[in-house]
Amino acid sequence: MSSHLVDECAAPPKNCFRLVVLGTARVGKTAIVSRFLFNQYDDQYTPTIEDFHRKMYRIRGEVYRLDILDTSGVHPFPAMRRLSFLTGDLFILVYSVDNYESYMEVMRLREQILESKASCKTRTAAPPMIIAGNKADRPESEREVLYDEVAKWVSTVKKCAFLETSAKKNGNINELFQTLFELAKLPPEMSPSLHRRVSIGDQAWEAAKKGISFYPRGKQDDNPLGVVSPHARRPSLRSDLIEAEAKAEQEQRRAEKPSIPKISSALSPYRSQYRSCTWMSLLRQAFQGLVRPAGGQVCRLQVQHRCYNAPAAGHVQVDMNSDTGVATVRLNRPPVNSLNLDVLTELSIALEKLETDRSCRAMVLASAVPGIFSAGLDIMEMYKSTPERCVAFWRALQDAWLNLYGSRLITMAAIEGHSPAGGCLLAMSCDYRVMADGKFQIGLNETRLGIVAPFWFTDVMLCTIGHRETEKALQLGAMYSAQQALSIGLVDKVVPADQVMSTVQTELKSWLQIPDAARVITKTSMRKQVLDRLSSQKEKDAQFFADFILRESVQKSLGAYIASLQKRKS
Ligand SMILES: CCCCCCCCCCC/C=C/C(=O)SCCNC(=O)CCNC(=O)[C@H](O)C(C)(C)COP(=O)(O)OP(=O)(O)OC[C@H]1O[C@@H](n2cnc3c(N)ncnc32)[C@H](O)[C@@H]1OP(=O)(O)O
Repeated sequence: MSSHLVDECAAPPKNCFRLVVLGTARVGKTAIVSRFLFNQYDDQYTPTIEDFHRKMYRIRGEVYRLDILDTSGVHPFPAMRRLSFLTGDLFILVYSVDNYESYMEVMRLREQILESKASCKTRTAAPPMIIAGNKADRPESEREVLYDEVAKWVSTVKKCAFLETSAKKNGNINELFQTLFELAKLPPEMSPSLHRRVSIGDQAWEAAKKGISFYPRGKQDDNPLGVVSPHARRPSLRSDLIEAEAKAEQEQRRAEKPSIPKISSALSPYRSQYRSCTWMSLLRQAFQGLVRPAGGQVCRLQVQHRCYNAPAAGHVQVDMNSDTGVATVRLNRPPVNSLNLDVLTELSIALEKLETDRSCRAMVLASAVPGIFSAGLDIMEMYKSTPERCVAFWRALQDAWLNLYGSRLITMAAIEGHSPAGGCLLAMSCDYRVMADGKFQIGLNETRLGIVAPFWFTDVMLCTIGHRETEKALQLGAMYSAQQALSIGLVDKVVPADQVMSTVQTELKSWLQIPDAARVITKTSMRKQVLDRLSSQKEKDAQFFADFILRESVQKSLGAYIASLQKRKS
């Protein structure tokens, strides 16, 4: 390695770290990051959705990479948030000294991070964290959080430090990072005052990446230096997971130095259980601690590098048309687009990304699998599962649904095939539904499986077809043809299969003519009550699902239903 090369790719995994900055809105998270990276302060407040920065260092001949995720204070995107907990190596939790609620949020955040890390069974240790009591420059009369109270709390928690800061006055910002880096055993030179900041233009950066020195010819400089990457882009979910898994592996190796079972043979038993799962998704589940390979050992990463080179899982394909502002999201999990943990997580994140994409105004939900919209929830996720996996699965479903039903976008379902149960829920959660005429069926058929549609499925159906029809439909587990669905208002239009997409596009034209703000306010006011009902009891609902679905009698019904599906086929 050239000693002068500070290249994003040159940092070995052991030298790559992700710092996640969390806290409620308006506590100064972005201001702290901006001070650290650019020594700048901007008095204007612009809410952050999620900003990503990258700083590269050359310290004592080694290259280090620090990624900084500056998160949103309001968190309408739970999947993105959970991912930030999982992928963070070190954390800054920010509250404002003039806002007690923001301090309480910091305490909650710490718990949530620990919970997330614990649920990923390969990583159990508490990550290094620092609590920043920002806006310490505020007059004492405005103070709501006492220094001593926080100091007392922090003294009782592991791997955690505390400082009051002022991003505005540049008070304790250097110390904040220095303390955190010490806690995380990172090189102290990463602190702002202990390295030379290199301002680098795009051309120089490109030169550096090609290995050309950006120092004047012949001049040696072995002092630590740091450079903010001008091209930092948030890595994809896939890269996030790969990196987090690599780290988990590293940590575990350091912790116990076990023998490394071959992942291919260790995971083989799950190939049949999770039909059409890709290696990537199995790895992801293993990483989440939800799939235990043979012998109960946690999967190792040794062969994961090979798996990562395999084609992307791609259970959710997004095609964004930037001319029209319309995105098409296609479910792609043959043979029947059943919704497992993996698909739901990918769907949630795809929806969150579109939600934050200002150029996107509408979304068409469709299928990449001919003859199927979605067969609903993957029954194998509910059959002979574990309480932990059930809860994780249900949370993923809740998040995907909250994102879809609560979306600011115009959402249209192009139903070009069967759409039972969870598939029907997805379709009903859109603003408009066009269904293919013919043999395909749609409906909430849960009772036929010996299970019960949860209250939020029922709420959505009530809003769509009214009380009387819902009561009949749910008790009977009724599946409707497209024409029947049209007659009760379950779908809005029925057309020949080859005209579904073009009909959606035509219908979209009139929706796109309505000013977004007025439409979004109207949509929100119509849907808020239903959304709030689930949002206020997500954990209770997830626990209730796990308890219900794992009952012996329910498992028996599911077993019989699976057998009937297989029999019907043969
Ligand atoms: C007091 C209140 C308490 C509330 C607590 C909560 C309770 C729990 C609530 C849970 C809510 C559940 C929602 C759901 O979505 S459950 C899923 C319901 N889905 C179905 O019933 C669909 C079943 N499938 C079909 O009817 C057909 O497959 C379909 C019409 C969709 C397509 O038919 P086709 O002939 O094209 O395909 P096959 O039937 O041959 O299927 C191909 C293979 O796929 C398997 N399959 C099908 N559906 C599913 C599924 N949903 N999950 C997993 N696997 C599925 C099928 O068995 C075939 O497999 P093999 O090839 O191995 O035979």
